[in-house]
Amino acid sequence: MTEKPDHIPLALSSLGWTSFFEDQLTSDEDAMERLRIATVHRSRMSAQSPDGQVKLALPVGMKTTDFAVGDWIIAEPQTHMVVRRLDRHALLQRKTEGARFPQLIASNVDTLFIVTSCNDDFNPARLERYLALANEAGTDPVIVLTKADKVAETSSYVETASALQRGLKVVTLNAKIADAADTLAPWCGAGQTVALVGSSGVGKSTLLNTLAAKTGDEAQLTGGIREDDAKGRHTTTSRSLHKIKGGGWVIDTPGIRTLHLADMSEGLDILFAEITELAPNCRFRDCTHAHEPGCAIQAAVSDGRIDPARLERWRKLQEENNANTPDKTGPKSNQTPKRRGKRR
Ligand SMILES: Nc1nc2c(ncn2[C@@H]2O[C@H](COP(=O)(O)OP(=O)(O)OP(=O)(O)O)[C@@H](O)[C@H]2O)c(=O)[nH]1
Ligand SMILES: [Zn+2]
Repeated sequence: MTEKPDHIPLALSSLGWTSFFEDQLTSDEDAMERLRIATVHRSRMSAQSPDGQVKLALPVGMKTTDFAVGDWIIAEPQTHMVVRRLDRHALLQRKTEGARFPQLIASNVDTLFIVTSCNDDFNPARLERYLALANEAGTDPVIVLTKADKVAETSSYVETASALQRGLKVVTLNAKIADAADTLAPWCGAGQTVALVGSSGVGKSTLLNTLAAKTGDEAQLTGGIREDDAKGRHTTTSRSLHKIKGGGWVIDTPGIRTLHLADMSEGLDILFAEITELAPNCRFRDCTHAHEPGCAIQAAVSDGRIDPARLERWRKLQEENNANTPDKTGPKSNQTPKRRGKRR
């Protein structure tokens, strides 16, 4: 039996490879290529290797829909034929209306930048949906408020956003200037992976270009350019993995119109911790927190510890999630082992 290396080469660790992945390899697989999925299309995929991008070959029976940008795989050297996908430490996924399987947004993401702007896009109820998504995936959320240069003061936005979840980090920036990369640097170091989500037009592509320091032909088209596009094409249509200048990796995602909640119970519990942690103090175990005597949550609303608007939003999201979440008994092929709390 060959000994596994006890250190990870720098080129791999700066791509995000950690002992979490290395430990999944059998000794037979030691000679295989370790690659990270960079793009996923209907019939083809590419991956990032320490030496650059490679086109992947898929064996018969393997479908691209089983892979997410950010996944780690092992492949045959030379041919780049995929052998298998390694377990993910985090998976961002969502159910779309009518679809049988969840849509995979991105995997092995350390930090989710939830992007919104200091204008009409700013909407606490929408941000809560994204927070539930991040929490459920096991990814740390950061609220990124763009277009800070367009408003006289940002403090009211920051205050509202910060109150949405305990310990939530919130930053403000102008996505168009290089300073934005400095503001986000704490989450963008070598080996770190971030993903950008948010509505269309909030500045995700702009931020991506700033983080990756892309200009000219390399740059992602942004809304400013889209406005001239007579065909009305959507700016960002696919997702891919991009190198952050002097740091880790960023995955952009198309603008999400509506994020429906399904399979996000744990994500909601974390998001609304100040409410859910009171429930065990209610007199009745099956308290609905609506009208029962001895309800700890209603008591907290009465004495001002819980915002009634927030309780209402929690109720709505819970109902939506329950309605969209089938019984827990069915098979769940894309499930990630749940790891709560800090990973490193
Ligand atoms: N002043 C200012 N303008 C910004 C900022 N961020 C983005 N913009 C502008 O807002 C418009 C939309 O930005 P995009 O980067 O295309 O938005 P997006 O989120 O990528 O949109 P989709 O690709 O449709 O999902 C562009 O005209 C940007 O130049 C900012 O922080 N300040
Ligand atoms: Zn109660």
